[in-house]
Amino acid sequence: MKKLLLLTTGGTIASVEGENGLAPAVDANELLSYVSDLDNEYTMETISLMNLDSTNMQPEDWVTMAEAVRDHYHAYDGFVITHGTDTMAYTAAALSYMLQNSSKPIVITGSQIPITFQKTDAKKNIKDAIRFACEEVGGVYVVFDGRVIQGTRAIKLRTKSYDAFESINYPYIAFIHDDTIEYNKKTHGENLPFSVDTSLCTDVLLLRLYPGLKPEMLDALASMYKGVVIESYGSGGIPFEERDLLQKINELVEKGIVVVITTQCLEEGEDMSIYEVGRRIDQELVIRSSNMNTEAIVPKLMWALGRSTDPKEVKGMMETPIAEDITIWPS
Ligand SMILES: NC(=O)C[C@H](N)C(=O)O
Repeated sequence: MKKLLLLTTGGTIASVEGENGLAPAVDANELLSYVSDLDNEYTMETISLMNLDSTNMQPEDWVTMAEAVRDHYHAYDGFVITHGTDTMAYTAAALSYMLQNSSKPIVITGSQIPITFQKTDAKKNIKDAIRFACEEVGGVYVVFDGRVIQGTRAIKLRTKSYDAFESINYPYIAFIHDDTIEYNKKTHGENLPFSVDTSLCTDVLLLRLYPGLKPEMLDALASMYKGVVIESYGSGGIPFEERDLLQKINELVEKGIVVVITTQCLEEGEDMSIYEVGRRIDQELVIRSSNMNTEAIVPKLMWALGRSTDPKEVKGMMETPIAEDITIWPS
């Protein structure tokens, strides 16, 4: 019989209607009591880690989650983490970097409607997450609306619908119908030892380009940030005429700030080799994001900067695939 650990962190799934709107209040044991009709092919213990709307979550909370899994890793066969949907994709990616080569499933789920409501997606999502946590697969996954998504590949695309998450730039791992798991993609198990590194440097800025952005605003960044992620356009380019951002980016790099270039397009990733606006960027100096999703790039950069302050080493870590975050499409 599988032995699972449920870690709860808040989110809509644990929310109740209060004077100021929905806010998390349900603890782990109460949450579990709503799905007590499950057949007991497993035993489950619980820890209420925190009770936050995931909008309020901070990188330090990712560390708390990663440490909870680390501290109980050997005592359980699988882990279920309930979480708000708003920042779930960031957490799933962050845990994928901090907890590498897990031979056990670490499954994150949540819901669009609280478990305390009559009509809710919460019960199905918890049941599916528990079902997947009983599988013989290692790694971090998001389970939502019957879909299993690699932890570095989930993106919240919808604010209200049950199918809030999609797997972007990567196939779905599996689909769950009732109690049956239909695999769609083989999970990659290389049998490497489980490794935990929770040091993060949170001095990271995410900047979305838009026509009219003032280049001088980049001057203010150097004293505050060690890493900047630029969500540029299309295949990845930086404006060099009129409001010249390229010059400012080169200045940032000269000051030792690491700069990652990605794209606002959700699918197919950057390819800076196509256009002049891309080729003018010195690709030896900036970090290429390939087809990583922004929700993965930000925590990966915090994790990489937590391990090294040498821009070359950080570039090497960022451009190395981890937990399926970079792939040649279709794979
Ligand atoms: N559906 C949800 O869980 C949204 C909620 N605001 C949260 O992220 O905590």
